Amino acid sequence: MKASIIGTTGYGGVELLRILHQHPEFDIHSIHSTSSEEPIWKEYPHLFPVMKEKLQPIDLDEISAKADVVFLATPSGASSALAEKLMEKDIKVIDLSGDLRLNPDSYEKWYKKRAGDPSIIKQAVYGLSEWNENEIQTAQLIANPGCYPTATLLGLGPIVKEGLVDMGSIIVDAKSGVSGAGRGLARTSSYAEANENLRVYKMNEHQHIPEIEKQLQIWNEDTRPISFTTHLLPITRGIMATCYAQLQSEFETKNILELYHDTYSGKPFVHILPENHFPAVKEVAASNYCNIGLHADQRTGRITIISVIDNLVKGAAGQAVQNANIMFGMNEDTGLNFVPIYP
Ligand SMILES: NC(=O)C1=CN([C@@H]2O[C@H](COP(=O)(O)OP(=O)(O)OC[C@H]3O[C@@H](n4cnc5c(N)ncnc54)[C@H](OP(=O)(O)O)[C@@H]3O)[C@@H](O)[C@H]2O)C=CC1
Ligand SMILES: CC(=O)N[C@@H](CCC(=O)OP(=O)(O)O)C(=O)O
Repeated sequence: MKASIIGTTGYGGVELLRILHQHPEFDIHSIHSTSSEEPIWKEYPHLFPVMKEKLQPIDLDEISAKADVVFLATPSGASSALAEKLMEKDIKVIDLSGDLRLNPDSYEKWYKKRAGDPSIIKQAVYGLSEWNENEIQTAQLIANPGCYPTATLLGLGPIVKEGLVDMGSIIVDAKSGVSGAGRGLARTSSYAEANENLRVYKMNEHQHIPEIEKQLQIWNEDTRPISFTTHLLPITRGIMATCYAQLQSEFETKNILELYHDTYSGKPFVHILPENHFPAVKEVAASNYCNIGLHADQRTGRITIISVIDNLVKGAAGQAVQNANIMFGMNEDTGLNFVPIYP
């Protein structure tokens, strides 16, 4: 199967290269850039031993004539127009950006950008692999979930769907490493400002809030607005979403753990940790894992759920390849069965 990547020089793009390079079924057919026609290793010297291919301009006719699937690792605002043209060509497309995840009004409100063609947005299937497998199997266009929503929704899904918590009480305290902001230069993610620091950003206006609420609403019609606060961590990769909610009645941790085990049984990448064990971001680094630990506090009646992922893998390129596997009828873990790197 032939895969093309647009936005290859970004962090999502280079992670797609790493994963697809060792994938047994997908070949990297072509790699595309708006800014370079150099060999990719000049942008990323660690690829010199394995990749001599040159970056190519984005010619959608040529790409769609040869590729079976196109990954858009492009910024929000750029993806929807590319997806629209590729959909005319009857090709499978997986978009890593936020362009296709929300309805147009919500997108314009939260992203402060013009939305793409509503009919294309409507066709996009939300690629939360563990929850939407049936729709993904038959999809032509995938809106790959955001990094924070992936960690948060995998963590909250079982209790929200089962109606175990007061839907007006959900609070998510989320933290990301700096690679989540992409490769471009920004003062807040520069070494001197991010290192040995911890800061809140986009207070109550983060663009992933409506994406999370949209999926919670699908699971539970009593969904109310959530409190969601993002922090920039001085690490390269990793997201931790710490989710709090008020339980509707008295539940013991072990019963809720059983629910999580049942929900994610047969799902190779979601790991529910034993009672009194809580995940750390390094335990999923460079893997497609989402590790979850939780505790029901008998004193407050609240549950705390900790969910960690690697933002570039399960939060972006890894989940995108997992979705491609599902779309092409392969096992979802094909080419993704690598363990985390540690330390
Ligand atoms: N970083 C992360 O952890 C995650 C990122 N995402 C999303 O994935 C996408 C890629 O993110 P990331 O790789 O981090 O971002 P980067 O900024 O690192 O890379 C994006 C790449 O897109 C290309 N690009 C820029 N403008 C345009 C344009 N107008 N048309 C086509 N291509 C363009 C650039 O490559 P070139 O100059 O070669 O064209 C650039 O290198 C984004 O939408 C992001 O929001 C989603 C989940 C997690
Ligand atoms: C650390 C950091 O800055 N992370 C970015 C993640 C952005 C992203 O992934 O953008 P989409 O909206 O296209 O999903 C942020 O919080 O905005």
